[in-house]
Formats: sequence, structure tokens, C-alpha cells
Amino acid sequence: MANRKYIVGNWKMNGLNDQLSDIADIASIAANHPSVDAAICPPVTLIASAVSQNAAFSIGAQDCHFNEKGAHTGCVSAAMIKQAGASFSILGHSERRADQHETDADVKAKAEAVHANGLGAIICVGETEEERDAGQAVDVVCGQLQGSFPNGADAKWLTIAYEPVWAIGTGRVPEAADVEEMHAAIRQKLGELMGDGADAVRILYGGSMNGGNAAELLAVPNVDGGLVGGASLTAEKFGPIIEAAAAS
Ligand SMILES: O=C(CO)COP(=O)(O)O
Repeated sequence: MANRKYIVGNWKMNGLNDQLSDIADIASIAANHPSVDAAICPPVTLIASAVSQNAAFSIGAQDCHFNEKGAHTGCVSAAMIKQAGASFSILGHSERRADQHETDADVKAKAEAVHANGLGAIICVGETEEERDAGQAVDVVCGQLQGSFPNGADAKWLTIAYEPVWAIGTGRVPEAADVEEMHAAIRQKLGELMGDGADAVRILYGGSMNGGNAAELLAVPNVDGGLVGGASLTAEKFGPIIEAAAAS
């Protein structure tokens, strides 16, 4: 049976208090499409307000530290994002792997930390353009998945997001056949890593998804949803993606 579609907006470093109304607008579109799981990950500063204003809508974080507490200036723990009201966190986004030198081992530890706090995790993987051109895309992504894979993984709390680095924020989207190949490879790798439960783990596609291409991407086998950046910032842009998921 196909998995329920999961459409997640990653606001990255965008959003001041004024944009809380966009989250409310997105939450009401989501409420009209109960067959789809939708969520927004605003900056950590907006999590508590977004949760208190939209009780029935899922709000996530974009990262957290793997340690419970301590001398980590500027970081937040899994317990902190939970207390703010987040129900899950994106982890290992390529922007963090690149800018913050996050390793697979860091991402694995973060996933185990969020799970220990009763939160869900979306682990991001994806190849660079150089890696794709060199024919290494599947090996790189499966290697990241293996290295980042948490102990105790279960579809109840774990989601994978395939985000080709070269498709993020560029308007470039891979061919459907390439998305299909990668998602099938991720599904197979999940099978090796966790056995029977692998089919229920949702695998999202991310990278320049928008209202115009969502239907085609969401129709690809093993694409169980989307992780959306730029097109998640307003209800006008994000709504059509939720609608495409509902129609898929
Ligand atoms: O990185 C992404 C989501 O995490 C994708 O970003 P864009 O949708 O802006 O390409």
C-alpha cells in the first residue's frame, strides 16, 4: 500500500513574526486536505508561536544538537525544540553538512537524540553536481544513508529526504527517471538497514519543488512527499503542492 504523502516546508533562515500569518494560512489549507500530512519548519525563534497559534498543525525544527546540554554556544537541544512545541526536526540538510561541516556520524547522533526525546526526524541525503557527473550519485547517497542511519530506526519516527544539492534553490529538477532510480536505491538500502519495516519509511524528494512540478514528482514510484524550500514560504505557493499531494 502506498504511504501517506508528507509535504514539509523548510523555511531555512526566513521568517519574522510577521510571517506567522503565512503559517496560519498554510495550516488552514492543510486542514482542508486531511489525506496529506503537511508541516512547516520555521526558524527556531518562531516555533513556539507557530505551535500555539496552530494547535492542529505539525511544526518542526530545522536542526538540533546531539548532546542533551552543555557548552555549545548558539545551539539548541532536542529537549529544547520539543519544549518549544516541535514534533520533529530536519537533520543533516546539505546546507548544514556544507556550512557547519556536519558529518554522517553527527547526523546519526542527532537522529538518536531526537528519537530519545520522542520526536520525529527527517534525515537529508543528496549528491553534489560533481558527484552526479562522475556517476557516483547512488553510491554517495547510499553511503550517507548508511552513515547517518540511527539505531532503533522505525517508520513511526523516521523519514528520509533525497535532495540533490544541485537542485536546491536553482530551479533545476532531475529527470523523473533519475528521481525514480535514486528513490528505488534508497528504498533498497533501507531494506538492507532495517528489514521489513523499510517500505513504510517515507522518502521525500526536495530541490526546486513547486506548484508546477509537484504532481509529476509526486507520481514517481517511491516518492512519498516533498521537502520544499522557497515554495513553502507562502500559502499561495505551498498550497498547490499540498493540493497536488492530495490529488496524487
Ligand atoms: O533545500 C530544500 C528543502 O530543504 C529545497 O529548497 P528549494 O525548494 O528552495 O530548492
